Amino acid sequence: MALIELSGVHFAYPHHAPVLHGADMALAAGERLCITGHNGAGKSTLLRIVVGLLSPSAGRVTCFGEERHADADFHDVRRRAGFVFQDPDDQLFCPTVAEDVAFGPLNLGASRGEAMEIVDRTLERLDLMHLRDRITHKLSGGEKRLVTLATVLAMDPEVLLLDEPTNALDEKNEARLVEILLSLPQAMIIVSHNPHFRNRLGTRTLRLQDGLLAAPDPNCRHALNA
Ligand SMILES: Nc1ncnc2c1ncn2[C@@H]1O[C@H](COP(=O)(O)OP(=O)(O)OP(=O)(O)O)[C@@H](O)[C@H]1O
Repeated sequence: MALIELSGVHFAYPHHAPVLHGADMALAAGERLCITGHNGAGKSTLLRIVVGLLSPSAGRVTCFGEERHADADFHDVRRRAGFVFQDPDDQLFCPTVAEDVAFGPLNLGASRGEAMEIVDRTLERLDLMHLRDRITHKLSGGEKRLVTLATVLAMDPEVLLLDEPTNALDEKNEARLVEILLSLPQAMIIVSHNPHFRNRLGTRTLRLQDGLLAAPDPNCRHALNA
């Protein structure tokens, strides 16, 4: 059974041309599904539909075995699918890194002590303990990106949705991110323009083009490198 499945999904922003025209996608346990496609193709839109931040005009969204429609249907999806947004500033809003990483576990009912243990364990795992007490908005772009991953992993999600996770990372941190993601058991959907990253990490790639998802044409270098 697929963990996440989109079937015939259509979507248009109000007063704009349609972005998705019947997109199909299924994520199975253990998969690291990469999604590529031109700027503006609709990749971030697709991830937002998976967690119910946007609602398709037609088609089915099935998450963790249940078809989802109303906003309330997505509450548990947002807990079980950890979303790392394209822009870290959309995700980090607490004064310090420790508070940002603790926010999710506290929200899920952890005690202050339990949350702080999770903060230390998660930051240690990502080799980010040196950032623990830093002021979040003063971090560099790459540091923010790694901290957003920590905020999501602290909630121990079943699935990861990563939107351009290598943005702002230098080569060394990109390589570390690959190692970290390869070590995780979660299935993931990874939106990325970075062909090297996709090749290292992905178990499968789909290309979003003209509102549809399809396997990239192996004869088209342009399609694979977008
Ligand atoms: N809130 C919005 N209102 C209107 N149009 C929007 C909105 N958000 C996105 N769009 C448009 O919808 C299309 C798809 O955007 P989306 O961000 O999903 O693309 P993307 O494939 O993730 O792009 P990129 O690779 O540049 O991140 C684009 O043309 C974008 O301008």
